[in-house]
Amino acid sequence: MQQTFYKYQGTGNDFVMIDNRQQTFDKNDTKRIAFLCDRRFGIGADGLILLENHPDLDFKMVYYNADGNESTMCGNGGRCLVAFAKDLGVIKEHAVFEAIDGLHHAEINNGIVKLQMMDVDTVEQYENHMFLNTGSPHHVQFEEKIEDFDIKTKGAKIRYGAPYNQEGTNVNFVSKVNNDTFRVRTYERGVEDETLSCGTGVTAVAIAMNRLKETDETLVNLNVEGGKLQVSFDIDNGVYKNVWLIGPATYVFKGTI
Ligand SMILES: N[C@@H](CCC[C@H](N)C(=O)O)C(=O)O
Repeated sequence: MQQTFYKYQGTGNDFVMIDNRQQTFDKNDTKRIAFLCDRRFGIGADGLILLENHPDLDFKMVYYNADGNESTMCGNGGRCLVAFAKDLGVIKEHAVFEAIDGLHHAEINNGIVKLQMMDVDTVEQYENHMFLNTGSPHHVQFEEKIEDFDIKTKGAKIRYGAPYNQEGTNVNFVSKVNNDTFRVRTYERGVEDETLSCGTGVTAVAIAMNRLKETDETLVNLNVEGGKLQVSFDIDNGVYKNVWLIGPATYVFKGTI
């Protein structure tokens, strides 16, 4: 069967989008999802996202990694899905939708999407890294310099190693630019490589850097390989609330396959 698809990207984290409001997409066909995301044999993307109807909210998000498996929350994917929903006429400037980690509010203006992320009440601090869940699991490691880093090799070692093992984690390497700006490079689980940006990843980095007192700002700039993102939050008794991921989300092309 011919499949209509749309391609979107958010700071270079790219996604195949499918309008599944009629429930025609076979969600169990892991191999086909991986094929659609394949950069040589398919369309090419870091993940595939279904936009589905929701009984009470604007829509529902279903996210798959490039390996074809359904996974946890994707921040950049969520922002791109908001842009897709607007282009389809499902929403105007505001959206409330359900994803695997719960309900998300979002706003879109001039191609910039603000997506509310889940509250974060636990930030695990270790000798040379931090671990937190911002909808997806993130290992955050501070480094002096990351420009010459072999992210794929170093990231895979951490992702598959103890204590993460088979379930794995995403791995973010961070260096400081100034008091409110950090450079981030991310190895993504399920893509099993460096991606140009990771939304839940930069959210984790902004919170971790605040907790480490590397920044005292509550609006943090994150420079990623594919562009610039911002994360803002409030801190209430050690809990990070009202967390927003902010940045561009762009339509690339559409087709059938
Ligand atoms: N690119 C995403 C994260 C997607 C999920 C991740 N690969 C996982 O399986 O944990 C983002 O923008 O947050």
